[in-house]
Amino acid sequence: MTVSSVIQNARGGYVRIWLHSVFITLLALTPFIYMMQVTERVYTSHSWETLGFISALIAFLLVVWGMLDHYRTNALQAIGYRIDHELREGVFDAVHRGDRPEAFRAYGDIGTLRDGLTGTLIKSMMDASLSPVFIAVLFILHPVFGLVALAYIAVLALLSARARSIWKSVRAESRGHEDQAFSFGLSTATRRETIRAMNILPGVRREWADLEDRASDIVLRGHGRAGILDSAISVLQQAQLVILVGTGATLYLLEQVSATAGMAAFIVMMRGVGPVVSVARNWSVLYELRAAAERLDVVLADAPAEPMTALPAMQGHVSCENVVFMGADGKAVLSGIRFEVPAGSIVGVVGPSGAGKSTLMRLLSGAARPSSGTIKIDGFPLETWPAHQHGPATGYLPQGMDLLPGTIWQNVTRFAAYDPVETDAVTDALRMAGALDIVQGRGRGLDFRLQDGGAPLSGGQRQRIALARAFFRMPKVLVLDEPNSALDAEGEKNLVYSLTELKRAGSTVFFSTHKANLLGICDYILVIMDGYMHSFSTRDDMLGRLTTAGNPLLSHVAGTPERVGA
Ligand SMILES: Nc1ncnc2c1ncn2[C@@H]1O[C@H](COP(=O)(O)OP(=O)(O)OP(=O)(O)O)[C@@H](O)[C@H]1O
Repeated sequence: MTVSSVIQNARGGYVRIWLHSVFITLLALTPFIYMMQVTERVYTSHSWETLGFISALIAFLLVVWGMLDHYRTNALQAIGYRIDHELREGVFDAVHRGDRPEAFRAYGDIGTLRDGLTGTLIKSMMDASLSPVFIAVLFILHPVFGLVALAYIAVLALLSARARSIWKSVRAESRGHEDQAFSFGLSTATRRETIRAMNILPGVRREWADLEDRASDIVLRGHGRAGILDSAISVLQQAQLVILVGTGATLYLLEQVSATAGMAAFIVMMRGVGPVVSVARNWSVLYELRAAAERLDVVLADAPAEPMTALPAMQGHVSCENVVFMGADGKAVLSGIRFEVPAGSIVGVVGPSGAGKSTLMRLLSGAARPSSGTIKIDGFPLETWPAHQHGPATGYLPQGMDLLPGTIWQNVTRFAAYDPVETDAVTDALRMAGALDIVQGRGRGLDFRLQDGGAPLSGGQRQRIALARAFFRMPKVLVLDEPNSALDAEGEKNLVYSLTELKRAGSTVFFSTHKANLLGICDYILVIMDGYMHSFSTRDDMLGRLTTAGNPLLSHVAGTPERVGA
């Protein structure tokens, strides 16, 4: 989907509106025609009947004009909302799949597009499309009228095009700073409590204001240059009447046209040139519109096509083949990841801070994609699993837990549509995560609403709800990034019990940890050091090495592992 394809879909509606615009533009001549008719017929005949007849006719035409204009406004609004509707969900998905700074503005950009494609500019453009007809009439009345109108439009177009090109380069220069300021403002707003507590508002505000200033300085400079041209367009607009009347009077004095033809030319010229002036004056709207459409296209293009065809039911056999992940700076964050585990394995990932454990967890969960190499589940590359199959068959606990604004029910069921049949699965997941008491202690039970990140729950409670979300419906592959980082001793015991229950049910579990007490339940342990796979082996072999005095790995794992199971 692209913005232009969505606009293309609305083409039929625009054509219908344009047809109405033809009549609106013609009917907009009625006041002038009334003026001419009254001057010509009523003033000369002194007839009340003529005045009454002309007035009634014009009143009727004005009502028709009003109805057509009302239809046009409503039809444009309807198109706007249709474009909005068609883009909304695609953009929402693309924002969540991609990783572009443009995504921060995507929702606002849909609004800009909707308003721009249905507002004054579009109406003026439709009206302006009839300008050639009016100019042809002017040529018929007298070629000089036509030439004056053409010259007027040409100067206007030149000024407007120049202003637009200045504006385009200015916005291209300012866009990066605008995006930075926007995302900084968004990010600080979500961390306002910490900012208040640490009393760092002045410093944070200064940084935000600096970013804003950098963008607005560039825009202001642009306004300075483009503003002169804008003023010139205003002067030209003001001079419109003078030019029209002056041309008519000159030709009349030269006995080239009659007074009536002069008046008619004046009216036709007003209708022919007026909408063009309006388009020229609204060029900045056009620019904003195009910029928004370009940003949205970048976001939409970023969303890779999703596989749809279902694979055989997931078993949980996982392999990594030479997996490498390059950072944004082009340096390898993780490399040489190579292992294979059968379904129903528990794999512990250890290593010092910053070694790359979370990165591996992100790759295994599908949150990030390897720069090279392949991760496979049951022999199928991760990216070939359709989302509708991969989602329910896997569970992921990110390091930040990332609970979403919504009820506990919604968070645990991963925002599935409400179905009372799920109640058992929800309570099972909560029980396994040791989170049932959190729900039982809240007035609204499963309908208790969490705020962004999981507030007002405590850190440990958030981790348990996030674990319940990962455990929901006993996934085949579970990826848990430091699942015991916020758990108390009781919570850790419960976690050990639940992971062995999952293993018994055939789930493959990966977890990263800094604590040794979870390592006892592992089948395999993977050690990451400094972004590469230091070692991968069975639990007993690895624990033997870990507990060897003087092993540098020991200093990164707290506590003593207790072997569980065979
Ligand atoms: N997209 C990225 N671009 C650049 N560097 C990155 C990227 N992702 C992670 N890194 C860097 O890679 C290193 C490993 O990060 P990671 O979060 O995987 O470590 P970790 O082992 O989980 O650490 P901890 O135990 O402290 O959570 C860090 O130095 C991090 O800054």
